[in-house]
Amino acid sequence: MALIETRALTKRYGGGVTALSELTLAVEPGIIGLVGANGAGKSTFIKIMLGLLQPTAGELRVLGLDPTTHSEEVRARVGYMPEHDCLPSEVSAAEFVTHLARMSGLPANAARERASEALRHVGLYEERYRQIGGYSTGMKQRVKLAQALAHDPDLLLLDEPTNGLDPAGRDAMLELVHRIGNEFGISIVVCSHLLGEVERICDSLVAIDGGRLLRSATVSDMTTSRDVLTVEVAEGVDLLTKRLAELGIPATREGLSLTVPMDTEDVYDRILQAVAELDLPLHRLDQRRHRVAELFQSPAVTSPAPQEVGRGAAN
Ligand SMILES: Nc1ncnc2c1ncn2[C@@H]1O[C@H](COP(=O)(O)OP(=O)(O)OP(=O)(O)O)[C@@H](O)[C@H]1O
Repeated sequence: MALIETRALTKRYGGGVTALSELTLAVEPGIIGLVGANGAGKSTFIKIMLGLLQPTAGELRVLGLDPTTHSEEVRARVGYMPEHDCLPSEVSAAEFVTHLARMSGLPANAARERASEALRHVGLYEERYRQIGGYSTGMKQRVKLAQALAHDPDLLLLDEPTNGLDPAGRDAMLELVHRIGNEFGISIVVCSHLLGEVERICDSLVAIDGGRLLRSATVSDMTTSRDVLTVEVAEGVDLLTKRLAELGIPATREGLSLTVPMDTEDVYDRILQAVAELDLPLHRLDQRRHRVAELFQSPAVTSPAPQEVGRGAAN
């Protein structure tokens, strides 16, 4: 059974805004990145999945349930971390998370225990009796994550969990999300407008743009067998491009570099041979994974320079 399944899901707000347009997808369990620029429709999609908003048209199933008719059942099994701050400043994290756990139906003792557990998992156990108003932005984000975890959900929906955090805080939050997904064995949908940020912790990615589906696939499907070679010569790049074309090897030029898809095993050796035959000064011959952002080919989805997977320079 798919974790999330939609068919022609559409949401139009008053004023003629179409936030989601005929979205059709099926996502398997795991950690899923829901990526798209601001205004792409991510929050709308999450609220529809929770049954907080009704779609204008189309169908969806979350954990096999229809949130438009079974919203309470869905919310009993789904944890939600909203994008914006919604935390009371004058209560402690322990009180707040316990309160929400009770509201989700747990008896008082169980709610207290679950709240402590959840706060321990997000690294706030020691600080749990401090008032939330005195917390840093990173700690507040963790309280939001803890409350989403407290009722032991099967699926977490996290709306921009790295919002407002500095680079170290963003890394720490993503690591935490990854660890929770693995340790708890639960599925997580992580929304972000930064594709490069979430791709490293996700099993699959759903990219939306202007409410439309750009692409939905597993990260490994997007990257494996799509490696590329970067060839850089100090001079003679035109000569090399021409020679590679004669050999039937397609190359895309970017300044002094050429990018060549690794379609066959021997491409690497054939390029080395061509460079040697032309007696060109080779600066670099690297193999790297296609950046996922390149596969989307959309300016709407931004990518903060993901790391390259290098095979190392050949000279
Ligand atoms: N209640 C509303 N009434 C009218 N338009 C809305 C409403 N909520 C969202 N929109 C519009 O719907 C579109 C999608 O918004 P949504 O918040 O779902 O996008 P998003 O991808 O989550 O962006 P962000 O990360 O900025 O929140 C936007 O054009 C937004 O202005």
